[in-house]
Amino acid sequence: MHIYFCGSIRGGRQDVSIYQKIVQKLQTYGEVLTEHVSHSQLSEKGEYAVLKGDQAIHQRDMDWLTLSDVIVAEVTQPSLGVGYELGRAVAMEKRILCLFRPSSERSLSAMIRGADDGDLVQVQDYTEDQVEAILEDYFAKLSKV
Ligand SMILES: O=c1[nH]c(=O)n([C@H]2C[C@H](O)[C@@H](COP(=O)(O)O)O2)cc1CO
Repeated sequence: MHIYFCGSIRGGRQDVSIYQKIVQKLQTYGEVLTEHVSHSQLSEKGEYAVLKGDQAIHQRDMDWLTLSDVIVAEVTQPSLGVGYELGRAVAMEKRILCLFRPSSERSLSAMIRGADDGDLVQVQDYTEDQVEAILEDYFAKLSKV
């Protein structure tokens, strides 16, 4: 299974340790195409220096999104890029799980929470200690569809 993980990069790297925990768990279910999002060495500057600029990042990520079977997004730290990826993924009718931590005291955008249709797009509130169990439950159900 190809899994596309979305998390904030230029939107701020405060939650990188949680991204790591999620990606490690996702790797037990398949190949995480965007593993780099969870790398602690990746700064708010993004991969600009590594790749041939933003156009190359966008093209590669759109190719990966097209290839992916499921998208898991940590949406607590607001990120334009994550919002864009989710909009494109919805348009592609992909299966999407968004994870949000209410303990952040942020209010999740209506354009994300309101996209939950109880089927293809699911938005789940969670606390950090619940994240592995939530993913286990999600992927167990996924294997039955
Ligand atoms: O260097 C990058 N590499 C990359 O893969 N992305 C993608 C993956 C992330 O899920 C998302 C983060 O967007 P943003 O940088 O706007 O927070 O965009 C984003 C950047 C920088 O914007």
